[in-house]
Amino acid sequence: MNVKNPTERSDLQEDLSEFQEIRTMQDMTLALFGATGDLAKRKLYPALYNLYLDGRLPENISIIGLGRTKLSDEVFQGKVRESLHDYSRRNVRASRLEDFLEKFRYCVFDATADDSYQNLLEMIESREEELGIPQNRMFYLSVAPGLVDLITSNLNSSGICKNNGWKRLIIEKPFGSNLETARQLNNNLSKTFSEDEIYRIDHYLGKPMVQNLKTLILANPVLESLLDHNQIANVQITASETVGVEGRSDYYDKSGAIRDMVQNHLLQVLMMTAVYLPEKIMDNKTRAKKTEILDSLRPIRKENAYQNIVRGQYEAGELQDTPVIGYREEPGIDPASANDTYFAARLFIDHPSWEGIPFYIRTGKRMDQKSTQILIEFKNKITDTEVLEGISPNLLVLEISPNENISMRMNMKDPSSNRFKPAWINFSTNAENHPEAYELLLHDAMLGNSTFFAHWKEVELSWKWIDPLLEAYQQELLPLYFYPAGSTGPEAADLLLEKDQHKWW
Ligand SMILES: NC(=O)C1=CN([C@@H]2O[C@H](COP(=O)(O)OP(=O)(O)OC[C@H]3O[C@@H](n4cnc5c(N)ncnc54)[C@H](OP(=O)(O)O)[C@@H]3O)[C@@H](O)[C@H]2O)C=CC1
Ligand SMILES: O=C1O[C@H](COP(=O)(O)O)[C@@H](O)[C@H](O)[C@H]1O
Repeated sequence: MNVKNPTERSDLQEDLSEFQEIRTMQDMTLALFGATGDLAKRKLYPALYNLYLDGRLPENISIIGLGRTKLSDEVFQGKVRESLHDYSRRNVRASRLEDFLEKFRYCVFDATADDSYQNLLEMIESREEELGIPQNRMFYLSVAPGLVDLITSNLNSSGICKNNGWKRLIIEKPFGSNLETARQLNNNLSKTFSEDEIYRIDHYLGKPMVQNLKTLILANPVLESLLDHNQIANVQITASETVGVEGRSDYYDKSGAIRDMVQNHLLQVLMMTAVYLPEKIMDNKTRAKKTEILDSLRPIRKENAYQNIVRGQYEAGELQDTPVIGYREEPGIDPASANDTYFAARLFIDHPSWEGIPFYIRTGKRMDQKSTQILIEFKNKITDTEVLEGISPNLLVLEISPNENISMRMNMKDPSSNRFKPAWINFSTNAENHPEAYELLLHDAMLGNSTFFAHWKEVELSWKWIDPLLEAYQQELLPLYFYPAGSTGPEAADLLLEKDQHKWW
């Protein structure tokens, strides 16, 4: 395991082809369901605009916004313009704006009304003819999950999906609320779209550091040599947030951290980490490798969940010297809610690459800081701490957001005290003007590259792993620990690691 086989690097290089595959951008229609919604406004229009500025949109693209709200094309274009002013990472350039907005049209659309689909078909066809674009059709469902089945089955029966070009479906989270509902949803979608036509968005897979893990290792052989299974003590994946429920109480109080962050984002980051960080890279493609990792994730039975899982909820506290209310006081939240806003777990991957190495994952709202990172703690083999006073384990930290950083913690001798002290080496890039996750993902979907989208197998396996925990919740087999807003989470989460003689860093 720790002896490098010289063919491994070339395997990795060869494997990179899936990232570099030359695909040509084709002219298309993008039908955006939920065009008057929050996600479209905050993320999707700015992403399309930045792709446009970078020359990464198709030469000819017809973008049709859909929603029940009655808007003219001009008013809709005005809303898109407003969203760019409010949310684009780059300044809006007056000289390019009109050309960009001209790509947009609006179609009043009620998902429950049959004639809406006929109107949409007419608009798609008339724009295809006007712009001379082939019948390549991409459908982005930025709507409540309850509308997804209805819209996709109507796309089929109305003839919109009986086109001569390709068709693709982009679908937002949540993908089901447990294994059974996820399977039902997938069965229904598969009546209209094949697996390779479905792009399940997980925006953590669009974060540049997550996307670049593989190339990072390839570009830095030193990292590859560090990441030796025999040297790693544990891996910690953290996604902590300072925000609370932010006006999404209806959704969040039913979903909790486990469905909102763990089933999708944290397990995706865990798969990406486990796939790319060990020295032994398996010889199939990213999504197949990820499935292999998830399939090897040791199940946690509901009866034993309390030994490996900590769930928490924030109480009133202070964030950056400002008092904040507790979860149960948030508008729209049940004052007796037992929902989790924090989740931590101790996991094992029963795969030769990770045997015996614990993975600790955690996520929480109203924590002391916003930080998403992967941390690798190396084994400390030094026993003579008298001579090497003050030493502590080496750490490698890959910060995903808000900054993109790689840092290493080493031990340096302080001549004045003659003790060792930790010293950090930081390599950072200025993440300020980097493409956002939605830009990268939209671009990939337009190119037909699904590497950074969740495959059905991944979604299914993740729910399979989560389901017993949901049962443990329902049967009250897992206590709910409280933590003050602005803290690092419940104390119980520290104890989770203490039993392995580890700690959160
Ligand atoms: N907002 C966010 O930050 C995130 C959102 N998501 C997911 O994205 C999706 C959209 O979320 P978000 O934008 O916040 O939701 P919003 O509630 O803000 O928007 C919902 C959209 O759906 C449209 N809509 C509602 N009912 C109908 C109907 N019967 N027929 C046609 N259109 C309808 C609304 O338009 P109108 O009222 O005009 O009909 C609106 O454009 C959800 O699946 C959510 O889980 C995922 C991650 C983050
Ligand atoms: O999907 C979601 O992610 C955000 C956190 O995303 P980040 O990119 O800011 O780390 C989270 O706040 C939200 O509850 C969840 O639905």
